[in-house]
Amino acid sequence: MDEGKMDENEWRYHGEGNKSLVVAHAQTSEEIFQHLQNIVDFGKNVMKEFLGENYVHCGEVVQLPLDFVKQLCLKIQCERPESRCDKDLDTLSGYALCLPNLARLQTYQFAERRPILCVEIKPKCGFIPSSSYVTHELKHRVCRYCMHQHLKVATGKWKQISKYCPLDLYSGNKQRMYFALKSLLQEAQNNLKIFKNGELIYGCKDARSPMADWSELAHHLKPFFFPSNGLASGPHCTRAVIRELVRVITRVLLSGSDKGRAGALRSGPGLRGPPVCEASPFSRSLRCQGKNTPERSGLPKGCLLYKTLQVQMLDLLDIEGLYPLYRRVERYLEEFPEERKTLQIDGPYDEAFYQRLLDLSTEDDGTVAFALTKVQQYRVAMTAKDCSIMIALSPCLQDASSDQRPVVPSSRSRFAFSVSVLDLDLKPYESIPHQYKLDSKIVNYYLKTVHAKDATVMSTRFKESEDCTLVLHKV
Ligand SMILES: O=P(O)(O)O[C@@H]1[C@@H](OP(=O)(O)O)[C@H](OP(=O)(O)O)[C@H](O)[C@H](OP(=O)(O)O)[C@H]1OP(=O)(O)O
Ligand SMILES: Nc1ncnc2c1ncn2[C@@H]1O[C@H](COP(=O)(O)OP(=O)(O)OP(=O)(O)O)[C@@H](O)[C@H]1O
Repeated sequence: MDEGKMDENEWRYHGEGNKSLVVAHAQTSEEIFQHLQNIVDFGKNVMKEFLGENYVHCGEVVQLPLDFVKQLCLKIQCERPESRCDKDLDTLSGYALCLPNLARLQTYQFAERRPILCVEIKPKCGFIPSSSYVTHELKHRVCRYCMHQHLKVATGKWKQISKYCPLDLYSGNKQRMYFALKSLLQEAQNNLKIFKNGELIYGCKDARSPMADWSELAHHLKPFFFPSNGLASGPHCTRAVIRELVRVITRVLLSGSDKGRAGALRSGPGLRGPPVCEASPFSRSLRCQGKNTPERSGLPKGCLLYKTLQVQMLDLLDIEGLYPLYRRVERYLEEFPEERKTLQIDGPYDEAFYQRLLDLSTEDDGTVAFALTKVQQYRVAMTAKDCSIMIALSPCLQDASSDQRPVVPSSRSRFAFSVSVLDLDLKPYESIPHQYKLDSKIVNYYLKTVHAKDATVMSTRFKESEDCTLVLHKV
């Protein structure tokens, strides 16, 4: 074992079974500080560049008294969801990341006295890979989210399949976006949360305690959307309030002129996958009605969804094309472990790191440099596929027209709003083998269950139509 880890003060009790006593090595304070500083630098030097100044809040590393951290951990322990309690909080280093509260308006510096609504969406991956390294043709037709749903339900992560498909949300087509948002409201999973004045009023705190009562949600939202009229309660009112919410969120998601350099990532038409996912109930119903597939992405270029999608598309080769390149880097590091630092695997995430991400070439010249660039791009893309968007809305006074804050109208009120991204820490290099295995597990499960079933239905239908044609010929 590493000599540097032979200090008993850096080890602590972890747990025990019948035969084993488990102790764990704590990272040194210095390592934790560096890890947190890397998160801040990655936000500043990479994500702010790609997504734009106003959407990204990097925060700062702060040092806290250990007593305060310990007391805080004790205080909040009972509120933590059971499923997350296997993770210990770091009470040893004294370092923490201090971020603004993104459930509040980020455009207004003064303490907000007005009520605030915040909608958090984790949109996930919004495109279908077109990479020629993909081995299952199905991956060119059905998106990862929709396939993954089946595995998640089978393993008990969620109770039922969601109708949400990220491609609908990222389509820029209002009808598809409404459908996506309504589907999130029906089955929020970990993709949607709604907070009122910082308190969770809708969405899952824990997989085991989903909250999904639309009439209760409408009760919370009514004063925001119908402030002065006595709209009757009941299903009609609930529908009206939900409709307003969905419209406002769609408008906010399509808004924005914030500059960012995601344009530098625009991929050629050949690299784009199909605009719809075959598993989305929206596109299925269009197909049943014999309608054409909807238009390709109409997202305005300034909006956060567009920029996030561009960053996600840094995953040019798909995990199937990327994994052999990861292995190439691994082999190199096995031979020259000291090079890990030069290759900037664990940072620093500086301007030079950012610049290398802009090289979108897919011509493999067999070098470690090429493999490394693709690996780093993949990590950044994965981060963008797992981040969340926070939309904070606060009702405007009817006469508050003079200030410059962005405002979104609903039919009976107006809201000042801000949009931010969270969870922007770069995915670790070490997670790539896991991604590779998970990808094949997701696809194989889908092929084995859903796709096989669909194929049976299709072939039955095909036989029926053949029989039908034969009968017609006879006549
Ligand atoms: O792999 P996925 O798509 O399931 O994403 C994981 C998320 O699951 P989801 O599909 O959103 O329910 C997963 O979400 P939960 O913690 O399950 O809510 C994490 O965000 C995970 O990231 P990390 O490993 O904690 O950094 C995510 O892992 P990464 O793949 O982003 O590393
Ligand atoms: N700056 C913030 N302001 C307000 N809420 C926040 C902020 N940061 C995080 N949260 C809340 O805490 C939740 C968890 O945060 P975050 O997603 O960053 O954690 P994580 O461990 O990286 O999660 P994941 O499992 O998705 O990787 C978010 O979904 C959000 O509701």
